[in-house]
Amino acid sequence: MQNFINRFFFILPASPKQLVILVILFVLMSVLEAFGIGMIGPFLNLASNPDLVKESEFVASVYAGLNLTEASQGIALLGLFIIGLFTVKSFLNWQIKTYVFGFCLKVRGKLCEKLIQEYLSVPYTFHLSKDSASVIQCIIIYTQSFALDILMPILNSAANLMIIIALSGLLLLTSKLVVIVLIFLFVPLIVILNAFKDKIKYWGKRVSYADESIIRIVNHSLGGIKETKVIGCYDFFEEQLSYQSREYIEAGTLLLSFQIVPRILVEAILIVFLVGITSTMILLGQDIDGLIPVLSIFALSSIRLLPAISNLSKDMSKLRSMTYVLERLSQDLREIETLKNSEGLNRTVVTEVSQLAADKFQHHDFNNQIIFEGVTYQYPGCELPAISDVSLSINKGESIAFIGQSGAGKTTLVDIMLGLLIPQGGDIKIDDISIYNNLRSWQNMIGYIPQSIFLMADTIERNIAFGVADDLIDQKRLQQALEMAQLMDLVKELPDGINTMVGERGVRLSGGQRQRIGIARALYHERDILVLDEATSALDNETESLVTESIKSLSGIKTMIMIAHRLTTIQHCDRLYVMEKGRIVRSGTYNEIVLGNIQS
Ligand SMILES: Nc1ncnc2c1ncn2[C@@H]1O[C@H](COP(=O)(O)OP(=O)(O)OP(=O)(O)O)[C@@H](O)[C@H]1O
Repeated sequence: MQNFINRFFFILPASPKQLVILVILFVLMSVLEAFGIGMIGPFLNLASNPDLVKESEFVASVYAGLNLTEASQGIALLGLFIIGLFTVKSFLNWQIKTYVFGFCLKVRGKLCEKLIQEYLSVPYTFHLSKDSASVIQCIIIYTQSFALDILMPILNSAANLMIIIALSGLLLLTSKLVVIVLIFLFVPLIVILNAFKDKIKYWGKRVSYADESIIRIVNHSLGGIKETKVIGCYDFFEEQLSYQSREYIEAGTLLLSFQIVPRILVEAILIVFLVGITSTMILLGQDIDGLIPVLSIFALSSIRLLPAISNLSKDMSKLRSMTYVLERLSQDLREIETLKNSEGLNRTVVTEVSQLAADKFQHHDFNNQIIFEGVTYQYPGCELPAISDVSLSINKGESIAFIGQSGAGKTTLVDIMLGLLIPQGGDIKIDDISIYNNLRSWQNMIGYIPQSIFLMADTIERNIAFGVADDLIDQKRLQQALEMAQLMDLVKELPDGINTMVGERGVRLSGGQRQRIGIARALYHERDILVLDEATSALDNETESLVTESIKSLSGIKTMIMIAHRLTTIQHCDRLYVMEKGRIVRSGTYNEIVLGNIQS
């Protein structure tokens, strides 16, 4: 319980004060509710026996004060008062419910924003150990569950609890018998809810896990649609999906069916009590006249009390079934917090996404050199470092390349350079200032062209200007980037030109065209340093030499750091570094390293 509350407030992207305001509103509602119901008893009593007016001093003084002559006038006035009270209560109820819906949906929106911000700003290593299905599930499904299946039931429970307390108070005033009734109502409920406590959590976990697995299976089958079709492994995915869907149905049905048990039970107990007590009194020959007002108030209150109790218990079991959702959300948020703190322990790494906009155009000047000083990096959970004690320097305007066999550590070194992986040892300095003083600013100087380009299902223009709003896209720069990346011919051929949609992950383009869009993207952003990770590997020979020519023409203007398997593409580089098992084992010019017949 304590865990549940702690996690809830840890995740809640709103001030607890807002919850207090809601609770106060609920108290107001419940008081009005109890007062309204409480008024019905005297009203019915007066209506059936108008002579009572004369018997009560208080009522007589009210009659005198309001100048009422007939008993019926007062009764009608009381009726009007009750109608007014219920109208105000119903309107208030509607307004409060509307506010609660708005509040819950706002919390969902804020939580989505908070999560995407955290997932984007968390150190890259977090994503190396997470699969996208679970991240998508957290952002889309669990935020909705948090708002609608946790926050809403908590607020509804608070409201129902207030109503139960207020109406129980009213019943207690009417008769002590009610205490026995309440015990009758609550004890079996509490016993049942407690007995099934762990089961409910387990079913909830199974439902959430099945949900997550369904997203993962859809991701895998459609994400690799070409392979799925060619290999013909539909059955494999269909079977996996049908297993998870059976899990979902089984656990979900148990969960939903259990949630209505309390309601059924409360109804049964109530009927047994009302009919039972009346029948017993009659059988025992007791005078039940005195009991009728009590029973009628009780029956009336029950109209409201019954749904309040059953909804409260339904919400309680719903909350239990959502324990897993709270665990998952808080687990990710805490992991992100720990990762950020642990990477921040060694150096002040400024990577916050919120700073992105502020820093966007605030490039630090790069005038002289990038220096690597004994850089060492070990992947989490690995025994040996992937990069060991790498030291080198790159002058502004130079082009350098890393070569080496597969697994030598080239991509890891590039990821360190990009600021995605933070080394445990050593430092990288630009003009004698550590890049970790302001990583964002360093990243703003880099254009990156990876081995496989990520394309959005959007237009060529938006894919090149990636991350820039339409009205801020610089058309001149866009044209230059298209020309340098050898994309002009393609764009001219397309009926919609740069507004052509490229399809999901660029499926409507060839591999080479996708790669050139990636190159155009890096060029559009006019960064001082270009990092190319096998950037021309997907191009045919002719296009590769054209693109390489374009890249070469940037020699001396941009500082270029390349990884290449095809050595022809790095002929123009000033220096080559040969990597082996995470270390730089040799360096020199193309002539020295390649033509000197030293194997890469
Ligand atoms: N996320 C990871 N977690 C653990 N180890 C990793 C991870 N990524 C890479 N490695 C390991 O680090 C080492 C260097 O890998 P890296 O990808 O940098 O090599 P590479 O030279 O770029 O290879 P290739 O030319 O095949 O791309 C390899 O032994 C690899 O298994």
